[in-house]
Amino acid sequence: MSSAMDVMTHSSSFLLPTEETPGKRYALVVLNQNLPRFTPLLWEHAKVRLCADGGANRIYDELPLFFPHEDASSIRHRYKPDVIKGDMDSIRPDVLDFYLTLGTKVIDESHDQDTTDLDKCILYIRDSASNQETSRFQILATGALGGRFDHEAGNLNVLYRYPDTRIVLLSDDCLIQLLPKTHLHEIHIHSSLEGPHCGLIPIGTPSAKTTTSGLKWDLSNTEMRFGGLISTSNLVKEEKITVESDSDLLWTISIKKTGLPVESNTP
Ligand SMILES: Nc1ncnc2c1ncn2[C@@H]1O[C@H](COP(=O)(O)OP(=O)(O)OP(=O)(O)O)[C@@H](O)[C@H]1O
Ligand SMILES: Cc1ncc(C[n+]2csc(CCO)c2C)c(N)n1
Repeated sequence: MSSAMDVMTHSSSFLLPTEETPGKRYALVVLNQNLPRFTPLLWEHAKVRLCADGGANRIYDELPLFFPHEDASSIRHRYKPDVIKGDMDSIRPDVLDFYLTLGTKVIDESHDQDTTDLDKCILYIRDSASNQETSRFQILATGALGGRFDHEAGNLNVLYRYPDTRIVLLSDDCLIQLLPKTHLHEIHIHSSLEGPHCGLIPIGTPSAKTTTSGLKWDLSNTEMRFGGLISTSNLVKEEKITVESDSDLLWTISIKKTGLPVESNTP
């Protein structure tokens, strides 16, 4: 690998019950899809919590279901979003009233029909952080995958619109993030939580040369493009994966059904 480029490290430690690196905080954006089972854990460790429009309905309706032995109303009071932002065509009036009464900041951008609600939330987070914070700060978006393909494509597009912001798209099954071509990438695998299935996908532009280590099917100055080879159904072989490419790539890895903490869901 060349020596001029900086190394960017990646880790899914946010899925661990106690964060290994307490200094690294993140913002959570809840989208309008079924909440992944680890949502309460992410919520508890997040520095700021946003709902993208109809994402607020999910918090209101589905979070109490994670705590069947507790009173739904007390769960709704405990899990109060800091901000609800979007074009407000999906949030229910009763849900909006509930969170307005609790003091949630509501930002109605119904005049903007050219950007998605996730875009609007990313801009809020970027605008409220300093430049230095933005490059270090992670944004986790739940419910970003599985569901309507136009929404999924819009969510992937957000990764490309803000390549200098570390955004992770999450579902119950997998996560996706962008590996910008400006860096060498070191991905630290928590094998109790994630893998072994993974992929490297040149969705924005073809890659003439990608080189990896730590995968079952490593690439060695290999070309990847849609219509030719892309790396799907690959397998993680080592605890550390390295990636270097002349194109921005999507990295995706499966999230394990077992091994994720459920302790935080019990009172
Ligand atoms: N089925 C889905 N798959 C993936 N992401 C979704 C899905 N539904 C919603 N989202 C995400 O959640 C955000 C908020 O959803 P919401 O339903 O409020 O959007 P919307 O703008 O009202 O959608 P539309 O008017 O196109 O139905 C979206 O911007 C998108 O990022
Ligand atoms: C070319 C083009 N295609 C679709 C839309 C519609 N659109 C895109 S984002 C958005 C907001 C969703 O909350 C809406 C309605 C547009 N404006 N321009």
